[in-house]
Amino acid sequence: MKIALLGYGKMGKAIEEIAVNRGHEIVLRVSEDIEAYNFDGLEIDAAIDFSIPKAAYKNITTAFKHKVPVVCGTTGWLDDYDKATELCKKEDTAFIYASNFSLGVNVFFELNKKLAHMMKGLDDYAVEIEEIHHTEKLDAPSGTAISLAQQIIAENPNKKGWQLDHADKDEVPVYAKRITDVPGTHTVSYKSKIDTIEIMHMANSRQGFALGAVIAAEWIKDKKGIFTMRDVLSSLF
Ligand SMILES: NC(=O)C1=CN([C@@H]2O[C@H](COP(=O)(O)OP(=O)(O)OC[C@H]3O[C@@H](n4cnc5c(N)ncnc54)[C@H](OP(=O)(O)O)[C@@H]3O)[C@@H](O)[C@H]2O)C=CC1
Ligand SMILES: O=C(O)C1=N[C@H](C(=O)O)C[C@H](O)C1
Repeated sequence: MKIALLGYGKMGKAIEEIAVNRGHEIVLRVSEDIEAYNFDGLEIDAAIDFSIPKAAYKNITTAFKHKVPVVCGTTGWLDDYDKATELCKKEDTAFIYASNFSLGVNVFFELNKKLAHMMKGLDDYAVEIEEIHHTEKLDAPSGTAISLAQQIIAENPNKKGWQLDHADKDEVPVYAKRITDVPGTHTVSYKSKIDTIEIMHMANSRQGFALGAVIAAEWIKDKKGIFTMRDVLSSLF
């Protein structure tokens, strides 16, 4: 497969290593305004965007205009998600956004939904989410923590939203910590006076995110439409 990397930082480089090991070719590396790059004659099978929040929308939609399917892992740009999916449909190409591409976190998402369903009537337990990431991270809370909060809200009619670092009774509090070199740790806790129930996912490196993104690119290559990681991993869940 011929892959374009939109964003060539920590994740772009981790993806390149895995993609090349799986026999793919990187034909474009974008690390500044995408208008500076020429797509002519590249025959890109899929673009993978791990850039920065303020560049993601332009990167993704530029790829769509060249009829290139996009896998996007960049977080912190989702106010423009609906506009991006509309353009994807208009250009008749394909798109997957996931706040987290690792297989482990996608299993963790399924556990979180099940646990939220079991806990929704147990009012003595207060739910909270904690995420820990490296100090270079631009957004807070993490996209993964937002996905976890949205899953809990969807299961529990008493929760109307989430808030960063504090919350009213009808909201899920999300605490964001920044510690040097942490690739990404997410914990969902239910605390009562009697006990605490916790589920946690800790990434030991960026390899899981990168492998999931390459697998998503291989999966989306010849498809059209808007997809999620659940579609890619449908044989598992
Ligand atoms: N969904 C998932 O599974 C995961 C998502 N992420 C997300 O991916 C994103 C990238 O993470 P990470 O690689 O760690 O971050 P980095 O900061 O290491 O990489 C981002 C890169 O994008 C470059 N950049 C700046 N402007 C543009 C532009 N206009 N177009 C393309 N690239 C540009 C930056 O260059 P410069 O430094 O020169 O500004 C930098 O090299 C973040 O949003 C992060 O939250 C991360 C891991 C997993
Ligand atoms: O910025 C990161 O590094 C990560 N970002 C993603 C997020 O915001 O959830 C996924 C992962 O935790 C690493």
